[in-house]
Amino acid sequence: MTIKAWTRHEWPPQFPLDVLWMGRAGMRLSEAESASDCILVVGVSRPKLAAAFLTVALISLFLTFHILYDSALYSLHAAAAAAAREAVDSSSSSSSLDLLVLDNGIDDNSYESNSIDAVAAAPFGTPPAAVTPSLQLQMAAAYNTASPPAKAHFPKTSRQLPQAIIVGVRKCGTRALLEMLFLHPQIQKAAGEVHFFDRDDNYSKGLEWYRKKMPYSFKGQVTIEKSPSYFVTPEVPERIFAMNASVRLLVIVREPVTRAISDYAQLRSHASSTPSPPTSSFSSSSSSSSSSSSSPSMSPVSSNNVNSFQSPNSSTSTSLQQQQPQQQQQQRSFDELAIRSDGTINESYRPIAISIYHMHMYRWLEVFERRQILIVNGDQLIDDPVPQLKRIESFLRLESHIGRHNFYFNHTKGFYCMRSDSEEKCLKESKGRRHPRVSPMVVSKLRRFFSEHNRKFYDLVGEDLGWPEE
Ligand SMILES: Nc1ncnc2c1ncn2[C@@H]1O[C@H](COP(=O)(O)OS(=O)(=O)O)[C@@H](OP(=O)(O)O)[C@H]1O
Repeated sequence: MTIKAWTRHEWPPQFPLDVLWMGRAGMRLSEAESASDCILVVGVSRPKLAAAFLTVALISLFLTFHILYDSALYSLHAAAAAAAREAVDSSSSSSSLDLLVLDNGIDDNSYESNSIDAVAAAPFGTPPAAVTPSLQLQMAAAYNTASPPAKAHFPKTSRQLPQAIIVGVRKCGTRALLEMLFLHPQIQKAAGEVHFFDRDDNYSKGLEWYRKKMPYSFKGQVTIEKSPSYFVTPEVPERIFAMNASVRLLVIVREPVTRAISDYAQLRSHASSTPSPPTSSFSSSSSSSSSSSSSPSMSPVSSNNVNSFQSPNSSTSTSLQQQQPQQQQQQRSFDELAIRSDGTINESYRPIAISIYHMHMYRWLEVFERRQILIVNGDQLIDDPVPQLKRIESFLRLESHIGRHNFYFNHTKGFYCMRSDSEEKCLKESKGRRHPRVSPMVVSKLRRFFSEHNRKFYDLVGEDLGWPEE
């Protein structure tokens, strides 16, 4: 077989490429082999073009390594996140006490960054185009777990002070609201209740301590935390204002009688899972405190002054001498605790006092402009979450993202559960507890009592929530 070798001059089209077609034999000195195997040698005759080819090749190589590096980093985070979530899930199903600690306690598992970023609230806006929603969701999953790997975080992220805070109200769906908002790729959430502004010992640690409790976020993402006791703690509005005068606040409320019963159900559940303290501990003001982060509202409110609420760790919290033994109090029915023996409403019973919303709300409006506060309807969040979430997206100036596809009704739980790209999730069993039976007479009496207070609340916030008056 003849081997045809083209030279540059013979090659018909006048490209700047030299193509030499020759048999293997042509490359060997002394072998008489079949020349059916051919090698194609391509050369570039023009130096500029050669340089261009080389540059393109080098850039492609660089990009390939960069992508490989990023995906390896992501895999590490995702694996850690999955492991941590599993750990949280299994611990939450193991004991109801653990659930309460996780739910109400401070997230002490936050990992620290080597870099100290400038303490500045990032403006709301669109995340960088390179950050796809799915990457953000995956990243969010990695950051918001109980035990992320120490010092691990995505490049170009930093911890930011919250630009929005769910300040309460307790038992109105604060956890559901935070988790639902977290479906939005532009939202990052603090893992636990941070209790920075309501607890003097935390507040004294300073804003840098608080910032380190926040998750890592991309520029343009909104960081949110929720601590329901902020709503009823007098010092909190001014403290939040001092941190960021343009912060946005979410106040979720629920029909006040239902909220009070829910609060009672939680207190009773905590009391039954907390070992009885020795009787003597209540006879001394210097005895060990009965308050704990896992049951923050066990301390009854000081009499006749609902504005004197303090969180349990606060240095000015209600004195132990005023407290009734917890178990003893929680063994009584809601009816007995809410209505005094003379038939009047026990306004100083904490579950009732917290539900008198206007008595706390006015303090917020003394500090913040009304447009900085959104009142979220907690009853509607239970019945049909999407419209409430749409209102919040627009309040936070976020692109519309959360929709019906993110929810499904779980008939066993009796509540909506969440669905994202990566998982389906219902809230824990401590959310959506069975309420104790309360006599219809007591419910009507309480509704009549609250009707006047509710109207004051509607006037303050300029919205009528339509709660029943009978
Ligand atoms: N989707 C969904 N799933 C489960 N539970 C839901 C949901 N949406 C709102 N809720 C209601 O949230 C109530 C608990 O409120 P909080 O999370 O604010 O409680 S806490 O103050 O943090 O303890 C909780 O109150 P209870 O029903 O009394 O347990 C729920 O009614």
